[in-house]
Amino acid sequence: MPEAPEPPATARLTVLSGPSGVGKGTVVAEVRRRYPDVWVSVSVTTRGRRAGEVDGVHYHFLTDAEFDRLVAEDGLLEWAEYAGNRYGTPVAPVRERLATGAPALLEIELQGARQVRARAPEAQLVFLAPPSWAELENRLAGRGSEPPAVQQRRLAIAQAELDAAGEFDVVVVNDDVTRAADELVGLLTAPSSGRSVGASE
Ligand SMILES: Nc1nc2c(ncn2[C@@H]2O[C@H](COP(=O)(O)OP(=O)(O)O)[C@@H](O)[C@H]2O)c(=O)[nH]1
Ligand SMILES: Nc1ncnc2c1ncn2[C@@H]1O[C@H](COP(=O)(O)OP(=O)(O)O)[C@@H](O)[C@H]1O
Repeated sequence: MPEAPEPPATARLTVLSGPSGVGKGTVVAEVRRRYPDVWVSVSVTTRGRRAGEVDGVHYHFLTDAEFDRLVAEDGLLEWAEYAGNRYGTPVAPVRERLATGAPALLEIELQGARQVRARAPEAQLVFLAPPSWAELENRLAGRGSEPPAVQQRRLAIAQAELDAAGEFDVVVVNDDVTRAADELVGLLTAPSSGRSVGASE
């Protein structure tokens, strides 16, 4: 008699959040550089493209109408408005990735992390924290990608985000990029609780 097929291996969904300027993009880029097999979701956004950003690689850059359509189609695992722009995670690629038994990483802000927690309670929530508030201010200003008024807006949000660190499963301090990237990779591949994301939907 043929054996019953093995159920698909369930993989872990990990969310990385943290205040603007803490180094999320830098740490994720380091993870991808050293571990090309790590799969990172490409978000959709209505924000304008920064110099050096590539459509479809860093984000899928959408118009407001295109974003509205994705929301109406229930095409996003989560979405949020942040500093005047909308950002969201296309759900289909995440489901496809996890169905293969391989881990998936989302780099999203706090409201989105909370939505993932509500919709996929088995997801692992990781908070990337700065070594200090002064260092966060330095990094945001040092990046130079936003005018001072936008930096101030992001710092005000950052204060509230730091207050929410206790909601996360793990806090990783981004003191050193290589060390933080190693810690994140270890978390991605740690055994999951065994339930599949969005299985009930
Ligand atoms: N909820 C949600 N947040 C996202 C998504 N993609 C990016 N973000 C977050 O949106 C915020 C602003 O991103 P961005 O404008 O690229 O600025 P930066 O991360 O500070 O360089 C950051 O906290 C990102 O983590 C997404 O798909 N959903
Ligand atoms: N561990 C670190 N030590 C020093 N500077 C860092 C570190 N991680 C990131 N940075 C710098 O901080 C700035 C913000 O990093 P970025 O990855 O853009 O943050 P985020 O994606 O969280 O907004 C960048 O100029 C980056 O080079």
